[in-house]
Amino acid sequence: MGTKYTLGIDFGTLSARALLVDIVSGKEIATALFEYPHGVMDTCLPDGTTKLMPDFALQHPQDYIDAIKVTINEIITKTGVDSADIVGICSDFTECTMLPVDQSGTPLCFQDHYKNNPHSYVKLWKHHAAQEEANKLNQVAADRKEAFLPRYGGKISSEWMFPKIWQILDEDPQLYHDTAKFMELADWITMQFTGEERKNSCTAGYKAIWHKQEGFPSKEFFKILHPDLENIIEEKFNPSVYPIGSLAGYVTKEAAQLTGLKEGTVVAVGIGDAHAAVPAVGITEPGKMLAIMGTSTCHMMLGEKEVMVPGMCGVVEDGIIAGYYGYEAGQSCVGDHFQWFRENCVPEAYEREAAEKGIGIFDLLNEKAEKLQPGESGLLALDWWNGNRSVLVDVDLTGLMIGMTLATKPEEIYRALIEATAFGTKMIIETFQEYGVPVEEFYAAGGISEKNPLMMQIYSDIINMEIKIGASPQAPALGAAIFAAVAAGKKRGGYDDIYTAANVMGKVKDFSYTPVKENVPVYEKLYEEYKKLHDYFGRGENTVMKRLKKIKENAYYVNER
Ligand SMILES: Nc1ncnc2c1ncn2[C@@H]1O[C@H](COP(=O)(O)OP(=O)(O)O)[C@@H](O)[C@H]1O
Ligand SMILES: O=C(CO)[C@@H](O)[C@@H](O)COP(=O)(O)O
Repeated sequence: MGTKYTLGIDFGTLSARALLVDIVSGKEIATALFEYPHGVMDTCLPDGTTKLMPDFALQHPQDYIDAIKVTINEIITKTGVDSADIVGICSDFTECTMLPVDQSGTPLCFQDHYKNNPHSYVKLWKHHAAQEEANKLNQVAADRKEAFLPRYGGKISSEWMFPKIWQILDEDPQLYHDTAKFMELADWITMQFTGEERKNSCTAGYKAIWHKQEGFPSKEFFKILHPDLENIIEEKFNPSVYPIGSLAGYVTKEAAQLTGLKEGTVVAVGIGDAHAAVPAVGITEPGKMLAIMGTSTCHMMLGEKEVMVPGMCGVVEDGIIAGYYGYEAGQSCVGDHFQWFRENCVPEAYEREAAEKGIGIFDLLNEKAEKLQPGESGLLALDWWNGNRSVLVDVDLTGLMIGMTLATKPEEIYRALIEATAFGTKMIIETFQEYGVPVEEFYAAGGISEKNPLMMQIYSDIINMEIKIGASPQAPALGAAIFAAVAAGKKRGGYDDIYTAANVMGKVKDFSYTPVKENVPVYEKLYEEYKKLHDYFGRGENTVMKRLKKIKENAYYVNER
């Protein structure tokens, strides 16, 4: 058998990346990137006139189709690899990123009738406009003492499937009734290759309240939420769920024409982007936490028991690696903080300086921020520019920067934002430890772990642990390629189990970040202050952030009139 390859395609928040991997050596042969032309739609629809309500975050599904067309053709053309030697493919996607489709699986937003209706588009994971529905759902679940609630840290997030579906029903019942299925994009994109829907156990478990033994929540539960939701699972959600790493189907003739892949190529069921990264750093056992650091950060752990950790995003049996309980926690805004800072707080003089030095703006900010000692700026921030995912699970919380003076410099604010996200991670680690899921080692992957060494050093100092870095700049795509190799199986040149596949194809860099001893005690002091602010603003003592949001909403309606 000659060299065989698998292809992983990672659908992130702003772009999709395809990665071709040699199955036997684990070597990454080529990547191709496609930035979504419509990006994240959070102010208006592509018609330029339909305005979006606050907290909407939509995407255009055509961007994903264009992404598979462009990236896969590019990889095949530039490597010259025979498509017959690509023995499996797998896509990972941001989650819960969902879409209403018709009977044939076509997005409703492709219909003329619906193209100016925001609810017909993809609701991106960071669409936060279903909080009202999430609150009501949580109240009903708590009143009924639903067994699923503790498995999601005590709260179902507004980012997830059922609050988003319910928002559609609340705000546009006709569109809800015209929808044949609500699909997670990890499954929809997989269906573009195979022609058939195969719901994956990862996003079903983490984002759609599915449990391996108990299935989805009961009809009674859904009926209390809304009478029209009673039969949602059978009618609009397809109850069959398939384990990750299993076969979803084969590349159809149409998909082969679109992408350049060979008809009949094995397609693995889809998977969530963050979860896919775990085998990519070689993790297949408990005790090792992986932070996937990009636009947001997701924290992944494996465990032998089902333990209820407050504020975690979820625990799902076989949700990441078969045979273990997969734990997830997260921070909804990490890279997005820095993007916001870059767009709104960098003076022109800094832009000029970066251009003169021929370096990027983040590199310049790092150069300046690196010279500061921990605590020197007198600043402390709460990292909630996009709400708090763990451990408070509250998207209505907002950001805070305390300690500013007339002497405060941009790089100090930038460094305080980095530190705040690291304190948020420390809070997550401590909560897992406290509730019996030991975190013995820490790994990082994702764009930021690759691009920002200062940030990784600050994280190491703050969490006071060594940080190992995933060797691939494309960890989710590599993870997807690993699952593709498992779906292809040994007889096609792949692997029969995820442990062997991850052992060969997953890897970390040969250097790691270790804590700078002198920085640790200063950061411990700052963390104590962070915890006080975190609890004061986040646990109900002072709800000013929510009151401000309400005032803002009212101002929006006055403006609209
Ligand atoms: N050097 C950097 N330092 C900090 N943040 C960065 C840097 N470069 C990019 N970012 C931020 O990281 C995010 C992109 O992360 P990445 O992992 O590449 O993509 P995605 O989250 O879409 O998977 C963006 O929010 C971007 O602003
Ligand atoms: O919500 C999850 C995972 O649960 C992610 O898909 C979401 O945070 C988006 O990840 P990125 O930051 O775009 O990599």
